[in-house]
Amino acid sequence: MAALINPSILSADFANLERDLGAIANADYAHVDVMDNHFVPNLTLGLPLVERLAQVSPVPLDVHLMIEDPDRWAPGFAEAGAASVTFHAEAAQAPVRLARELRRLGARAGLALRPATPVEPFLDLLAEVDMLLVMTVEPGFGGQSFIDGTLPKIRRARAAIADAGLDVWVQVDGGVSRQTIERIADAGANVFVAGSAVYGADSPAAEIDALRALATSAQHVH
Ligand SMILES: O=C(CO)[C@@H](O)[C@H](O)COP(=O)(O)O
Ligand SMILES: [Fe+2]
Repeated sequence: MAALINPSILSADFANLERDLGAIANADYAHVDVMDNHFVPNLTLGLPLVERLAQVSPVPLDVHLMIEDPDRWAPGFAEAGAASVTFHAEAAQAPVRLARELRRLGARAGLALRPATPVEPFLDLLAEVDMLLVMTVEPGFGGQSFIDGTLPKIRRARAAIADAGLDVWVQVDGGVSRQTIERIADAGANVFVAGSAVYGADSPAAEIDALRALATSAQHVH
């Protein structure tokens, strides 16, 4: 499974988003963090902006919804042109119905877990989604340190996906950097979100290549 690098534009310059999307044209997706100040204590951007970013981005959008009532809002992001729409398991009322609706609209469907949410209650849902997002910081802000205690969950999720014979991507989001990405890849993740590591680098494009190379070689350890 190829290692995908999805820079988070939460660490980009919000006054220059088109320029900063252009700076990551060698990424696999651009990760877009949508926060509503209810599910998390921060407020970022919404549907009209995502719709416009989808039109100008050189790479597809990977939308991470940190919002209450995703059942109501998530399909709109698929309609706005997001290639992937991820909602939180803790917030969804009817996750199977929602995942099916996102796929019907042509998006990849993702299910996200906060660091303290175990994966086991959601294993039966994995057949309904394209990606599991394991948060490795408390959602809400960029630039936090990676929580090492989430690594066993990544490992258990990857094993369960393999046992079930599913083709589900495992995405990790929060504190991904050159210092942490090999451990995360070794645990079984194949999609890596990195905000501050990419946009804080002198060359975001070179940082993407470096992260991808580290993740790919760590995956090949197996
Ligand atoms: O969803 C979130 C934060 O809630 C992330 O996508 C962050 O934007 C990642 O930032 P870094 O930890 O890579 O700086
Ligand atoms: Fe995110």
